[in-house]
Parts: sequence; structure tokens; C-alpha cells
Amino acid sequence: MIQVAPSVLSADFGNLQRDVEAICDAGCDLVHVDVMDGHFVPNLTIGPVVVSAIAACATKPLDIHLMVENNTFFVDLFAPLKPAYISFHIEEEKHPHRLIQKIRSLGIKPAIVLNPHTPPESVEYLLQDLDMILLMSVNPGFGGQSFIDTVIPKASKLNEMRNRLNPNCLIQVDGGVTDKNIQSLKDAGVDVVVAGSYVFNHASKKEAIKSLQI
Ligand SMILES: O=C(CO)[C@@H](O)[C@H](O)COP(=O)(O)O
Repeated sequence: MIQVAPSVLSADFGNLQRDVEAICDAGCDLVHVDVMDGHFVPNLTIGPVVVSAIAACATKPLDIHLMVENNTFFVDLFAPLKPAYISFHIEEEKHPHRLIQKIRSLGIKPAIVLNPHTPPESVEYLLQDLDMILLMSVNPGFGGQSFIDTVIPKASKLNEMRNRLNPNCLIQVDGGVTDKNIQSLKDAGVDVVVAGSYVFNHASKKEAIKSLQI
């Protein structure tokens, strides 16, 4: 069954505790946290003070997605919050293998993120060391964007590589995920989806999450 990680970026930040508790009670698998630095992406979100408040009320593991220029600095900042995963962008890292090792040495599962234009082959020699690969299905930076369809053949290609090189590595897709594209994602071999506006704008978060856990 597909795991669902609602993106807290679409929560009501004036009622953050209420919304984090709501998605956990509604049966989500992970709580997805988007960290943006205003440099790697043209948006600025939250730091460790707010993420520790999220961690304090979340009853599901945290999945931290770094959209930043200085990955190592941010890994050190968020590691004490003990997230299940930290993912970083391959486009912004000169030494991805070293950073994977560092994240794992901190007791956190390492994941790599690929922007829409980045080919799956870019992680071929890292796959054995990863717990998850996140394919962006929107340009990173904002919630509420339209799903980029080319992620489907890209996920299929990655699925073939992952089955061959490291079947334990999960494939995650993030951006514009709804009940309309979830079946194609499942068919392409996707294991985890991030969904922001679809879950938070739905009349029932429970129904929304259930409709993606296929
Ligand atoms: O990382 C990002 C955007 O950069 C995502 O996590 C979005 O926040 C997902 O939101 P929706 O596209 O589902 O509204």
C-alpha cells in the first residue's frame, strides 16, 4: 500500500498543532516538512524552532525535505529532532555520498531528491546507500502547483533501477498528487507520496489520506 506523507506547508500555521494532530489522527504514515532557505528555492519556510514544535505534537515520524544551499549545515540543525528521513537535493550537493554517510551515522534514513529535469541515472551509483529517492513532480518551492506528468515514466525507469540495485530503497513523489494521479503513480512503482493541498483542502483529511493509500 502506498504511504502518505501530508506536507505541513499546506497547514494553517496559526493552528499548526491542531493541523499536525489532525493529519496524524487521520492515519497519515509520515509528516512531511519542507525546509526552504530562500536561496535554493524562491521561498522561505521554517527552521528548527517550529519543526521541534511539530515534532512535539506529531505521533507519526517526520520526513524532512531540505530545499537549501548548505545541506550539511541544515542536517546538523535538524538531526537533534530525530526525524525518520532527511532528504536533500542532488542538484545542490557536491559530495552526495559523503552526506548520505553523515545522515546515516546520525541514525537517520538518508534520501535524495531529484528536480523534474534531473534524470534517474544521476543516482545510479548512490542507490545502494539510500533509503528513499524523492522525485519532484512540481518545481520545488510552493504548494498547490500542477502535477508534471513526465514523473510517471521517470518513476518507472527508477523502479527498474531500484529493483535491480536496491529493492529496499523507496520511491517517493512530491507535488500535485491527488486521487486523480495516484493509480498511475502506483502502477509506476511509487511507494510514498507527499500531498499538501489535496489533503489539507479536503473536507475530510481521513478520506483524502485513505484515497491515496491504495
Ligand atoms: O516540496 C514541495 C514544494 O516544494 C511540496 O511538498 C508541496 O508542498 C506539495 O504540495 P502540493 O503540491 O501537494 O499542494
